[in-house]
Amino acid sequence: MLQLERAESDLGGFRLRADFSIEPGARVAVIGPSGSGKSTLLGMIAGFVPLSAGRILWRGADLSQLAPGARPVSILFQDQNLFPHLSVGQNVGLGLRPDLRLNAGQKRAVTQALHQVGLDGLADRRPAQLSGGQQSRVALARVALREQPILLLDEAFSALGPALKDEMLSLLMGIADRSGLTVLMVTHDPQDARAFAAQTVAVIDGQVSPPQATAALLDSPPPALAEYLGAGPVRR
Ligand SMILES: Nc1ncnc2c1ncn2[C@@H]1O[C@H](COP(=O)(O)OP(=O)(O)OP(=O)(O)O)[C@@H](O)[C@H]1O
Repeated sequence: MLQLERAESDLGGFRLRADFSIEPGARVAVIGPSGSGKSTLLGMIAGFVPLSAGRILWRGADLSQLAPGARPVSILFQDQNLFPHLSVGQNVGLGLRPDLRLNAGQKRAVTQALHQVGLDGLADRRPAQLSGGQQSRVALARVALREQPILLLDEAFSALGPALKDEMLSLLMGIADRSGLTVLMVTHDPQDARAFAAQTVAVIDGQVSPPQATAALLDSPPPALAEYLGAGPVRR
């Protein structure tokens, strides 16, 4: 279970409050207006945003004081976090060892992860020599390799066209299901939430509501969320 116990962050003028739990293996969408605190919520869980109060627990262990690298978390951002000067294989290998001193078994694991996302034979290319969709697959391969139980997605594929985005999300959710990952996915597109997350948390003005059934929440949203959703999905 991932538990946020009265967790708060204070970012000089902006305060985020979250008090909810998520079952292991659940997929939860995070929706809400721009600036409401969705990325801050993921940052709290990943450890980039310090807590000013409360605790975050995973399977009963308190993560709150752990550095980001010591948390059982992988995070994917929109820019895919690829390093342009490293090869595709090295970019994936970073998921295992930041110093890239991989042993033979780890090198095999990189090859296997690239195979899993359909990038066989491209390990020696640079990211710039790949299409946008292929670059996304490199980031997915790194997540698959890390095998951390919590996966956070911050509009990870929103720069891709709708069809490619759906393909990437399907591939990612397949990986997440096979590994039993607990997924939190920030999205501005309610269709992503409906398609990929049984539950959704709404973030409004720094207040995170507990997870609710996605269809029920989106079919009859509270007024502040209805106002945001009324504009339709924002593609950026
Ligand atoms: N390091 C920081 N210091 C001070 N304020 C910050 C910092 N980071 C974010 N904020 C503020 O916190 C609020 C929430 O930002 P956050 O990025 O979490 O929103 P969001 O819901 O993810 O927005 P978007 O949908 O536009 O990405 C915003 O008002 C933002 O300006």
